[in-house]
Amino acid sequence: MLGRLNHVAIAVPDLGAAVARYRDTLGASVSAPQALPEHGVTVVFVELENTKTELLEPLGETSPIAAFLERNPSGGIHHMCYEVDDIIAARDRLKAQGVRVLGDGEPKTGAHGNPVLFLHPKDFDGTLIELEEVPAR
Ligand SMILES: CC[C@H](C(=O)O)C(=O)SCCNC(=O)CCNC(=O)[C@H](O)C(C)(C)COP(=O)(O)OP(=O)(O)OC[C@H]1O[C@@H](n2cnc3c(N)ncnc32)[C@H](O)[C@@H]1OP(=O)(O)O
Ligand SMILES: [Co+2]
Repeated sequence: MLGRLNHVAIAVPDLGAAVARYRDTLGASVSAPQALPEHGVTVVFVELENTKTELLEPLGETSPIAAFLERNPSGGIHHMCYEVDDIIAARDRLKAQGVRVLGDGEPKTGAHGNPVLFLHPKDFDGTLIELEEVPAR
């Protein structure tokens, strides 16, 4: 069911400072910040040869990463995103096995313009999982 690792996301308290570390200290290629009000985050992608790192900063009063940053004030790894070729088939298969699909269970449009869903961290070894439907390359 799983395809490539699309990204590893890191929640950060200060996106500008994190961007400077990746761009200037590590010499990485970093995208422009993208505000995603529907998701309550501002994101930046660090482009790597084989995958991406997603840097997340809270946006708005009800950001889903606010509680995470309260527990981890310096930031930390927040989720892994795996690619799937059919997100509805993946969701239905997981739900049938008792996995908790977060939100209302319907995919939203993620930062890459593709449908995404999140799976409860307690169902996957303490790791929040994002599934992203990526068209066949
Ligand atoms: C889609 C745009 C972009 C993209 O890539 O395209 C993004 O990735 S946006 C990313 C931000 N969006 C989300 O994270 C949406 C899904 N997340 C959620 O619905 C919540 O964050 C949720 C339910 C995972 C956690 O909610 P909350 O922080 O309010 O915590 P709870 O008290 O409900 O937590 C219960 C339990 O889980 C542990 N927890 C919480 N977050 C994580 C995490 N990221 N990784 C591992 N574990 C996590 C938390 O510590 C609690 O544990 P407990 O032992 O009960 O104390
Ligand atoms: Co993500």
